[in-house]
Amino acid sequence: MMRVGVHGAVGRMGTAACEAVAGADDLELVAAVDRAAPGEERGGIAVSGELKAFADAECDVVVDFTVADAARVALPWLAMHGIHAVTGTTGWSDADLDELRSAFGDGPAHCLIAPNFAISAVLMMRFAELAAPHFDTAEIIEYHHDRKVDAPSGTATVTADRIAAARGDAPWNPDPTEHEVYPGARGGAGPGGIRVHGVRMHGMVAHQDVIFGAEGQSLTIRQDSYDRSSFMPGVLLACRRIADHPGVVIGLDTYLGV
Ligand SMILES: NC(=O)C1=CN([C@@H]2O[C@H](COP(=O)(O)OP(=O)(O)OC[C@H]3O[C@@H](n4cnc5c(N)ncnc54)[C@H](OP(=O)(O)O)[C@@H]3O)[C@@H](O)[C@H]2O)C=CC1
Ligand SMILES: O=C(O)C1=N[C@H](C(=O)O)C[C@H](O)C1
Repeated sequence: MMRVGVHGAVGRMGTAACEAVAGADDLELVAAVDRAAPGEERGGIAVSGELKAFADAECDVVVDFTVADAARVALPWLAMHGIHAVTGTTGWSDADLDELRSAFGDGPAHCLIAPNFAISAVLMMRFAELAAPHFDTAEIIEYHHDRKVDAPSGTATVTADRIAAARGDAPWNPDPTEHEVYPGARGGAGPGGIRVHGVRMHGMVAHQDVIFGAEGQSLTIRQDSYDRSSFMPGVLLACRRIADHPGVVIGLDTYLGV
């Protein structure tokens, strides 16, 4: 039995993660932490306001769904206490990732940073990477619920990074835009100038189109998470396998072998 804690336990993802862990036969939810509403209960566990609850409960692994500012403090703390970290929090900078690599190093605690735990999203990113060398135009449109605080999404930034890396030095079709009537109309320019557009819409959960173009043709890869349950199999798999993956791993792909 892995002893699991959840950080951000009162949030949308944290609540779903507590229930998923509590419902798994081979995992035990032993601690729930959130700065919001200590005194609440999730998955049968009283929510604490302090990271110390993870050490007191002798967690093997902590699942983190908070915000980058909180995770920047929590993850090195987990590394220092020899507790594995599985984080789905988004909004990391390259400098943050370097800090995490040095915090976890080759120590006993391992870290997984997964921008998206849905298998459909993991495959969407992989398919985009495969398509990238064959087209000279690529744009990403991500669609999320109206409570999301970071933009573009972590999934979109990782997708753009992977498309740019897969395309290497091959030139992109030039963008002819000289003037935007509404600033930002062409979206944000990501790596290699790949345009990323963010939609925030009441009623949505998490969705993405990756659109590729070449002379006379286009390819759209579409991924939809209609419900937060889409992320839970990936979260549970990460808890079960993290002990086999030392250091800091980015993306669930490695764990899934895709
Ligand atoms: N990788 C994946 O598959 C997915 C990743 N995400 C990411 O997960 C993160 C959380 O998303 P979501 O659940 O929708 O967000 P929520 O705002 O619903 O939940 C975040 C929770 O973390 C709490 N929190 C914030 N700061 C701290 C802190 N310093 N210490 C302890 N708790 C804190 C918040 O409290 P308060 O309300 O007081 O701020 C809140 O309860 C986001 O970064 C999102 O992008 C989301 C879905 C899937
Ligand atoms: O905030 C969300 O909801 C989501 N965040 C992640 C991201 O930024 O990519 C994953 C998923 O898109 C849902």
